[in-house]
Amino acid sequence: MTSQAAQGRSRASAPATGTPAETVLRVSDLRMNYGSTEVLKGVDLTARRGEVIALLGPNGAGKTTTIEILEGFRRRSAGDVDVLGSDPDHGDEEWRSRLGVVLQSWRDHGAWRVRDLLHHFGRFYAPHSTPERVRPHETDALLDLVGLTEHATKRIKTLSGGQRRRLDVAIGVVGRPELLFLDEPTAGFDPKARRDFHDLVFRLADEEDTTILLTTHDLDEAEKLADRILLLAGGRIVADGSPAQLSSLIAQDSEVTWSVDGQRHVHSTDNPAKHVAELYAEHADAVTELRVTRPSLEDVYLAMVQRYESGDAERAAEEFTKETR
Ligand SMILES: Nc1ncnc2c1ncn2[C@@H]1O[C@H](COP(=O)(O)OP(=O)(O)OP(=O)(O)O)[C@@H](O)[C@H]1O
Repeated sequence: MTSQAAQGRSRASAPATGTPAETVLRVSDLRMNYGSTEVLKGVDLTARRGEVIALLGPNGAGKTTTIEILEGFRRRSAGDVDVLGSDPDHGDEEWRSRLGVVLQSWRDHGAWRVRDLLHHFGRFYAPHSTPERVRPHETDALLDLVGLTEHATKRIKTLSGGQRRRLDVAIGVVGRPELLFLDEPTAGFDPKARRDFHDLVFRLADEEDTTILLTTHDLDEAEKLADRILLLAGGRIVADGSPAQLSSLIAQDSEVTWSVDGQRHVHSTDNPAKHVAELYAEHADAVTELRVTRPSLEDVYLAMVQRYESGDAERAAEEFTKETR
């Protein structure tokens, strides 16, 4: 069977009725200072129910800070934040039960056994169970979902880094969250674990309508998983759009490579379809090894970060907003 992660993301983020999905996260002019250092200088973002959003940005851009503020783990310096209808600074236990959190590092509970810990955390959610959202996940089913069944009785301190990360993810989703925050969830994952994780994200978003905000430095992962990508640089969101919209941000040609009579050729063009048609008109079946390469998300990301670093982030953000309106 081919996994959904292998095929990439194809679902629509809006419900089939065409009605825009409910906004579950709204941030306006969010600011954060650590002492005299201004890390967030006016972040605006929204997320709708069932949407998967990837928050990208260079090291130190403020991604973890942003996520911790939204989770209610860190108090902001200024700005308006609404998460599932509440201000995270005043979120109560019922509100917290609707969130799932996977932090960047979680190194407690080493003496606990995997199944016991998951069961223990799951119990917190039981009083918040509803007919629509039965809480928590059944422990063994969840262990299976994250690929930890064979490690269920091991002590946590004996797990490998990737296995611990799988457990972190399981702990984050055990309460069937409506909104899930994942801070670099796949750091340390092998390719199989990464593929399984991508399938889990698709399942949560598509079948349970979970809204997911994740940070990652893996641009292929962001492109594959996210409905929308936000790029945080210089304390602001300098780009916000679908992977395809972001690609249109930088005017970069596609590259066509092909061979004729064993001779390899490369040509850069803004109209690869026309070039390919001309090639076939001229050489017909003699054209082999044809490939068209479009600018990748990595190219877009690096170009945007470079604009920011050259002091041009605000213009880049304004241009982007104009183009995607
Ligand atoms: N508790 C703190 N006290 C002081 N400065 C902090 C604190 N936490 C983070 N910072 C600083 O704030 C900035 C943003 O950090 P943050 O961890 O939010 O960035 P990030 O985008 O998540 O980075 P990375 O990609 O490296 O994980 C960094 O310069 C960091 O040194």
